Amino acid sequence: MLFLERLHLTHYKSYDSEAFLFSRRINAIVGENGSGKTNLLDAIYFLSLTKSALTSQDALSIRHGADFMVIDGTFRKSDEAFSDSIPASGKASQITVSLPRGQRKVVLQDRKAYERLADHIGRFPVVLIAPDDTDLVRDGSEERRKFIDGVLSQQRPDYLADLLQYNRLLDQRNSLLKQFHERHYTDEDLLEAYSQPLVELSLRLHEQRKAFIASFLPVFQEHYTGLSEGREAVSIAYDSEIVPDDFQREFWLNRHRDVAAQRTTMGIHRDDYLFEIDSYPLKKFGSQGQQKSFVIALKLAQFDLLTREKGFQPILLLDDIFDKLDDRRIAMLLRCMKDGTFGQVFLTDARPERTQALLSDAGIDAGIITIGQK
Ligand SMILES: Nc1ncnc2c1ncn2[C@@H]1O[C@H](COP(=O)(O)OP(=O)(O)OP(=O)(O)O)[C@@H](O)[C@H]1O
Repeated sequence: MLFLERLHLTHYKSYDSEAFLFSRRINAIVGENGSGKTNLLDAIYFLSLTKSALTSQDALSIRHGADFMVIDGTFRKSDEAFSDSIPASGKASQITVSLPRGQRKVVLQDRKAYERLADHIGRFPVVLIAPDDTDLVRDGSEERRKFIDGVLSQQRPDYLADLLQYNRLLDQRNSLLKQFHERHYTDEDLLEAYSQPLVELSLRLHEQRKAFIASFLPVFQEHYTGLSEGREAVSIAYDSEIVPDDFQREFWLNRHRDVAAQRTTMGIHRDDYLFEIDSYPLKKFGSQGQQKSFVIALKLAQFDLLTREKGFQPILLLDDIFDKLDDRRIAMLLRCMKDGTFGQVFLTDARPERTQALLSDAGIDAGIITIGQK
């Protein structure tokens, strides 16, 4: 099992200096609107994935007027199954993320800095379910790529390493194309030297994405059916212009177009994942409720696959579920908390009485953390 035992926030978003001790099972974070409940979930997400779930700009997480922020927490991992009664044993790891304003963030494990932040990803996995967040469905392909890349990266360090290398090479090749365009001259040998590794990585990442969707799809569909009572058929199609046998040739033939466009116009950075409902695009034809169910099913499938891959459950962050979901879906999530399908859970709610009532009716003991009361 994996759980976050304690957390200390310094100058993190709305927090000045605050310490928390958590239950290894269910933690209910309650407090008024704007009191910092989501910020606390995001701090846990940050500690696990070295970035915020809400913004790609790290500096936005530093408290207004402060020069730095620190998130410091202790995860504990052991071979035991989840239980409230067993003593806390197993290996403790203290993770510290510090970010001075205007500088690079540093992540320490037991006070020793990681050489590469990527080495941290996947060691203390989390899954975040924010039912209102249907950007994944409504936004462009980048959001969907980010989601699938995030799932794969927590599962497989080799995938993340390839992806980071791909993004670096892509940036370098794009700068080169820009130079060629500006100078009206193309050094084909140099371009080839940048293109070859990019082609190889494209093919490798393409293969991994294809295999991943094949294994993810049935798990996702099962969750969607459970959430929707199975009235409609949903699917995810991996949409990539890469045809493995032809890709190397096509990529090379495409170089003149790349120089004209001043960027690489073919490759896995253009992939998309098509979300479909009864074979129609979910974005256009799915109701708000169907879109919400789709996103929750994606996250529950992510939770299942991570549990299988790691051999223990990721930490689950549930933002505002009682307010945003209907009774049936809430009951389903409470069942999973009660029967141990979920491990450690952090949930937020602005109404403490509702949280208490729902949890105690479901027979769930929870640690209640009240934010904004001194
Ligand atoms: N960098 C920052 N410095 C100071 N305050 C910040 C910073 N970033 C966000 N905040 C504050 O955090 C508060 C929002 O907190 P959060 O979203 O966690 O609230 P919440 O309790 O989840 O609210 P709700 O119930 O409405 O979802 C806002 O008041 C916002 O101004």
